Amino acid sequence: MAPPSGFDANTPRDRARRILSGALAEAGVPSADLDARLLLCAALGLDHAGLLRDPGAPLGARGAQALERMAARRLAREPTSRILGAREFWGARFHLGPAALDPRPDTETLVEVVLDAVGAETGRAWRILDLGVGSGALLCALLASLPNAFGVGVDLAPAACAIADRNLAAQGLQGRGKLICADWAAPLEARSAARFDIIVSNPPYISRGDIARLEPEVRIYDPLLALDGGEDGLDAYRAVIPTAARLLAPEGFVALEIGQGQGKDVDALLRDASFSARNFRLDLGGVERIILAKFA
Ligand SMILES: C[S@@+](CC[C@H](N)C(=O)[O-])C[C@H]1O[C@@H](n2cnc3c(N)ncnc32)[C@H](O)[C@@H]1O
Repeated sequence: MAPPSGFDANTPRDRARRILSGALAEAGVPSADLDARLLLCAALGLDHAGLLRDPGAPLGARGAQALERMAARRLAREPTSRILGAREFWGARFHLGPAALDPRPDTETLVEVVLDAVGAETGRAWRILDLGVGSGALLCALLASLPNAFGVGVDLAPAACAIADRNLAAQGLQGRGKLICADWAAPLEARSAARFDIIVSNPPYISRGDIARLEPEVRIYDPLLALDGGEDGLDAYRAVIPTAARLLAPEGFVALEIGQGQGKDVDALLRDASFSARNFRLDLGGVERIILAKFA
């Protein structure tokens, strides 16, 4: 798609924001106004306060060029987080790349559920396993919240592991996190001593037939490996749940993110794997999003 016309080096910042917001809204981009502001800030190297301070200042030649490039990408429905190369999750900044899912605010509910289950015991040396670590959002958020924990993150995509590694390092967590590039936990299962107190997973859970109907931001820019849950969306749960049952310490717990309407099926898979205690947590939109399971 062609970049929006109507701004150049002399265009005042506020007018450029309105032009861009209008063009994004017309192209069907959700949150057009917010995105226009974020892209303008990035193009000019300003924060929001800086933008507000001098709305009448001209973009300048470099600012106008940078904004034009970013606008063209957003009009092609590339998510703003990917254009900026980073996303905020659980109060920290995560580097993104094509191989890693853009972490979603709903997934923060999983962190909340785990911390509620941990209660006052935040200082314990928890052993954490994150199956399908992606950008490392969950693993980093849990390690940052549990200062004596040690975590292992697994992903089938080597490039996702590299991004998670970079995020662990950027957040000073590398000494407490290890990444394994593997098909779920196969290498850990080979080691009989490996046991975890907390196992988390936000696996791919979109039914294959629904992928073509997803918003372009997701369908085009999130990796297929992070989305595709097979014919009924449940393939990854069928692999992850028995693995988690084998690797969980007796008093431990599992927290899984689920897709809308998958609660009953995932609950049945957990029950079949001997998880006798199972509880749901709703997300910000009131949808059953997380299931916490224990052996008793
Ligand atoms: C929905 S993403 C979740 C990423 C991250 N945990 C988050 O919440 O943002 C699912 C992740 O599972 C990984 N994955 C898919 N199949 C896998 C497999 N067989 N073994 C290990 N990881 C897999 C994908 O590469 C992707 O990073």
